[in-house]
Amino acid sequence: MASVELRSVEKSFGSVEVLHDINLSLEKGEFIVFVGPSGCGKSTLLRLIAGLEDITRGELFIDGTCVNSVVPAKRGISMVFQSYALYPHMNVYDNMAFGLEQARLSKPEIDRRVREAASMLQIEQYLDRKPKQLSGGQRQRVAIGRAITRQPKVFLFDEPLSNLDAALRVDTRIEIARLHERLAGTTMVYVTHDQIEAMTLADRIVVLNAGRVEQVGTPLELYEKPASRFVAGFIGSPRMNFIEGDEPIAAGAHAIGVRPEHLDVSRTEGRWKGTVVLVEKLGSDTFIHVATEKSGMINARAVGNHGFQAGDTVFLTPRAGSIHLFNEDGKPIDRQLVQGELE
Ligand SMILES: Nc1ncnc2c1ncn2[C@@H]1O[C@H](COP(=O)(O)OP(=O)(O)OP(=O)(O)O)[C@@H](O)[C@H]1O
Repeated sequence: MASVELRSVEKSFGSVEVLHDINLSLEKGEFIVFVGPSGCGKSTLLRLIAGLEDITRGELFIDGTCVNSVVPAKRGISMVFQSYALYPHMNVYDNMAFGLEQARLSKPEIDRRVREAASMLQIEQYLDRKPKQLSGGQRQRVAIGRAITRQPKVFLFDEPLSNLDAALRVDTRIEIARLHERLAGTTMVYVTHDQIEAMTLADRIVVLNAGRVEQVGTPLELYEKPASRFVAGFIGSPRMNFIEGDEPIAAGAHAIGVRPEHLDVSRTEGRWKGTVVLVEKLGSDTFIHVATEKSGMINARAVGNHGFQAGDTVFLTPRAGSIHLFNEDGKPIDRQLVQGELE
C-alpha cells in the first residue's frame, strides 16, 4: 500500500489552475524529492499533502485513507519549513514539547520523545536555550527535532536548508539522510532547488514543469534516461548543452544533447571547433565555455585544473555513448549514434 497517493489532483487559485492532473504513488519509507523551476508548483503540492491548502479536484490518500477533508493535525504528517517557524519566547525543549502537550501526551512520554530526538540530532546541550541563542543550522535541527517528536507517518520538508551557508547545508543534508535511515519506514517528501540535495537524498525524484509531472524516477534514471529535453536540461549541473541548427546531425534528430562532463577538450582536433570565451576554475574541475563556429555556445567540464584561457582555439568531442538525441517535440530518440554519424 502506498503511503501517499495522489489521484488526478488539481489545484486552482481563483480561476488559475496551477496543478494539473497530478498522479503520484509514494511508497512507505521512500525519500521523494520534488524539483522544478520556480513557480512550477512544488510548494503548492507539498502544502496540499500537508493540508495547508485545499485540493480543488481529485483525491489524496495517506496510508490508504482519503484525507481530502482531514485537518492537518490529524493527517499523521510533520512539516519542516525553510524559515524554521520556532516560537521565539520558548526554549528548545518547550519548542519541541509544545505539539505533544497540545496532543495531551503524558509528561514522561513527552520528555522521552524530546530527549530521544535531541540526542538523534545532537542538540541536547541546547535544550535550555532560546532560538535566538542558536545558529541557523542549530535552529533548523530544532525544527527537525520537533517534527520527529510527533512520530509522523510522513515528513514534509519545504526547502529546509536554503537559509544555511554552504558548509552547514552539507552537514544538515547528511543529517537528514541519516535520519531517514534511522527512521526506517517513514516517508519523506522534500522540496528543493538544489541539484545535489535532490540527487543525493532522493530514492525517487519528481520533476515538475508548469504544474504537471514531467518525469518520476531514481536520480540516475533521470540523469541517464531523461524522458524529455526539459528533464535533460533540468537535471545535471552545469546543465546539458543542446546543439541544433548544426549541419545535419543524425536522421530524425532536431537537437543533440551532451552533458559538459561528457566532452573531451583538445587543442588539435575534434568534432566542434570554437574559441574559449570563459574559463571557470573550481580546483577540482574546470568549466570551459566555448563559442563554436557552427553550434553556438558549448560548456565543457574537465576534471582537475587546466591551462585553457579565453581566446584559445579548442575542439570539443562527445564521448562514445554519451549523446542524447531529441526530436522536434523534445522527446528523446532512443538509439545510439552509430560510429561516424557525428563526424
Ligand atoms: N496563495 C496563492 N494564490 C495565488 N496563486 C498562488 C498562491 N500560491 C501559489 N500561487 C501560484 O501557484 C504557482 C505555483 O507556486 P509554488 O509556490 O507552488 O511554486 P514553486 O515551484 O514552489 O516555486 P518556488 O520554487 O519559486 O518556490 C505559482 O504560479 C504561484 O504564483
